[in-house]
Amino acid sequence: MNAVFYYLARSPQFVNPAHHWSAVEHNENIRCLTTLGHFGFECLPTQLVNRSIQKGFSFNILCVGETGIGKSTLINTLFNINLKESKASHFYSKVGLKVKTYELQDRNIPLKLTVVKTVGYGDQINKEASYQPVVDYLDAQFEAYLQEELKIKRSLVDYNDSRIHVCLYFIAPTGHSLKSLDLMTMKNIDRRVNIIPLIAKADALSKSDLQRFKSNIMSELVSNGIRIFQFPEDDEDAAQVNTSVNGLLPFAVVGSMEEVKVGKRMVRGRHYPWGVLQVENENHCDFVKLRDLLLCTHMEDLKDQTHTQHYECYRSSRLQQLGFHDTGPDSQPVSFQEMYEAKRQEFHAQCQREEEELKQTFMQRVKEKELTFKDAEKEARITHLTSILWVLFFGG
Ligand SMILES: Nc1nc2c(ncn2[C@@H]2O[C@H](COP(=O)(O)OP(=O)(O)OP(=O)(O)O)[C@@H](O)[C@H]2O)c(=O)[nH]1
Repeated sequence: MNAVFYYLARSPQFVNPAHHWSAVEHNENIRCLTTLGHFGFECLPTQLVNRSIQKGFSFNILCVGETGIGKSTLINTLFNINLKESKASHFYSKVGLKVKTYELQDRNIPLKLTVVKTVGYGDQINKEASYQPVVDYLDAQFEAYLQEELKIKRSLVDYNDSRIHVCLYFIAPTGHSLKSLDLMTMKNIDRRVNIIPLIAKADALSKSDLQRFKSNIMSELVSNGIRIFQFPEDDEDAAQVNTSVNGLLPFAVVGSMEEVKVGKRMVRGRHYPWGVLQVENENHCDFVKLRDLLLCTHMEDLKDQTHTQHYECYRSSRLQQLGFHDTGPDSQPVSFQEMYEAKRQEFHAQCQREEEELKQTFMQRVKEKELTFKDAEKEARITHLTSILWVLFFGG
């Protein structure tokens, strides 16, 4: 293999890069050379692939949507599994979250899938009480990761990372607009998780209604300043694909585990008196697009964004809450050691202040008690004297 090498040359003359690895760090000019030798760099990605296969993959999905909107059916259809689920009731007194983890395998590639599903969502009168458990759950997973990170002995390599990588938000196929609960929930979670909005049970809408509904939803999201996950468009090839994908949002999905006969083939679909809706037919719904993006092309982007954007945001605000800062009042960087020392002194001073206050209060109360005792003593003496005088003058 003739590899093209970029390296920093110590002198202007030609230097064989194979013998000068250590020179790379110290020199200033960048040279581009065609090498004759084989360095085996092309195997580096293989190392990553092997390690990933050994370690396995994990993916955490949050499904938010009204009771019976099709959350379980869609997850089953996405992963081609039949996870037996009992139907949730419409009469829960509050919103809960059901967490289940499954160990899946596809051609020797293990995937640990965690599915978190809302229960009782959309059945509550109080809207804040509907979305707050979702917000709290997302924060709790970030907090658990932060606590692990802050430990002296961390075990992040085999840490069971439960941070949510994607939220599939199920919108009811009303054909009108988003409900106020949809807006409130998405507004409160969009800085905590990657949201992919879905029009659930999209087979309930005609093609033209669906298009109108999609554009209504997108304009409502924009006008309410709600950020949904944007598929990256940073390299040219991906940009072309992803621009069209971003244009498809919110995805219109249909779920079904039923096998239906179409011609001579068995396909996954929903059988109606007037025909068959094929789940995996891109002319019928966006299910295949969603599955490809989630499982084939963008799983790593979703995980990456969770760590670098959402978790980072949580971490920085939490550390600021705890009183940590990167810069001092003079905008100069502050070292951790200095900050720790300052915090320690501040804490010490506060302890002293509180001790002093306690002492003062104690002294004050002792004085008050002494005065009370003195008054009581004086009164007792007067009473005693009065009774003696009474006996002396009036004789008992
Ligand atoms: N027409 C239509 N029906 C669907 C679709 N997906 C699911 N259903 C049906 O809707 C009903 C509820 O589906 P589930 O997947 O259990 O819904 P869920 O949101 O998980 O329900 P809970 O967990 O009980 O809240 C079932 O009868 C499904 O067959 C769909 O895309 N289109």
